[in-house]
Amino acid sequence: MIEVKDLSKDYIILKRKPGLSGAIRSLFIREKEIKQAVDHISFEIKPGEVVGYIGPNGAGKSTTIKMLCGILTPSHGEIRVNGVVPYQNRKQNAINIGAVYGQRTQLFWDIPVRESYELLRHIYEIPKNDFEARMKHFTEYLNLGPILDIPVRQLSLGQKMRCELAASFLHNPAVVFLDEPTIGLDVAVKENIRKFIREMNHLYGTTVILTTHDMEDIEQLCQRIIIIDNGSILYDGDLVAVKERFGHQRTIHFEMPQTDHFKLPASLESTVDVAEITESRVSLLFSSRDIKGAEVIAIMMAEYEVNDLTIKDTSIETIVKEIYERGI
Ligand SMILES: Nc1ncnc2c1ncn2[C@@H]1O[C@H](COP(=O)(O)OP(=O)(O)OP(=O)(O)O)[C@@H](O)[C@H]1O
Repeated sequence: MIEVKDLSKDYIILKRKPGLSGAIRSLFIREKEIKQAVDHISFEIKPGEVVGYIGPNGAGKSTTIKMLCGILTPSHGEIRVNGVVPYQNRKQNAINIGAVYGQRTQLFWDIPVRESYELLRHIYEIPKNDFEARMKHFTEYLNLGPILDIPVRQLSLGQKMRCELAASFLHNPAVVFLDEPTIGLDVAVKENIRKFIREMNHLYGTTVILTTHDMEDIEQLCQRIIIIDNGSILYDGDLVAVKERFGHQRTIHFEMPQTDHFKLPASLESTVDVAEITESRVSLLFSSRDIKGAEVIAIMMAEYEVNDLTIKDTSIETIVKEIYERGI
């Protein structure tokens, strides 16, 4: 379904020295810097796969997705999406794919959502019967009924995301790219969205490429993940192996009045690592297989004054760092 071979993308950044003299100078002498956002990556995705494309900020995720969508032309390498070279045949590629990009909307801002869908029906030439059947299904699944007659500009973030998702699947594309589809949403809406994506994949066999920083999205939706860092692929494989390795890792952030003389309590030394110390916070990293979170908290509170604490699952950034340093 998707074939990516030795793909790279370089951005050319024009540099300018600060101040008025810098601005004048840059009119005559253009200093350039090349940023290699994607660096010779290769992967294949089979029809019906749901793949998490993950990595820290600036890793090269959006740049890859934009090349797969035909928005950007690669500097090097080959891409085929459903048999089509995206940047050479944008129109056909647009018919084959659906996409939800975090901030951008494919719906029309000032008209009721229902009318946006009607316009999309004409743009994609969706047969009326198919359109109506899918609209009925999506309305039920995403609970769109109460919001179909409201203009997009008046919708909440969660309502808007549900409408965007329906729009991206409306023409029954072979592949859907979803960029942070659950960011900033409450737990119930997140669940609703994940359920919908699973259902679409199951019913229509839609291939889904998902970029997200939310580990829960990945766990619930993806069998496979591709981790990208600094433009290169760090890991491509089964989610199970990554879960085995990192699923038990926890981070606890302790907010403390002062951290100057912090030293890890002796009883935690064999099981806990200090992930970070700032002026007012100490972050401890451990595996729940080795020690219970409650025990870590009790030991810390017995030795230090703690104002507040939060417990977190391991972030994508930590996973990338660990794989980078120690391998999987
Ligand atoms: N139009 C551009 N011109 C120059 N550099 C760019 C451009 N777009 C992205 N970059 C740079 O390319 C690198 C990869 O960016 P990209 O947006 O693909 O990362 P990302 O993994 O999607 O990050 P995020 O999770 O923050 O969205 C970054 O260093 C970024 O600063």
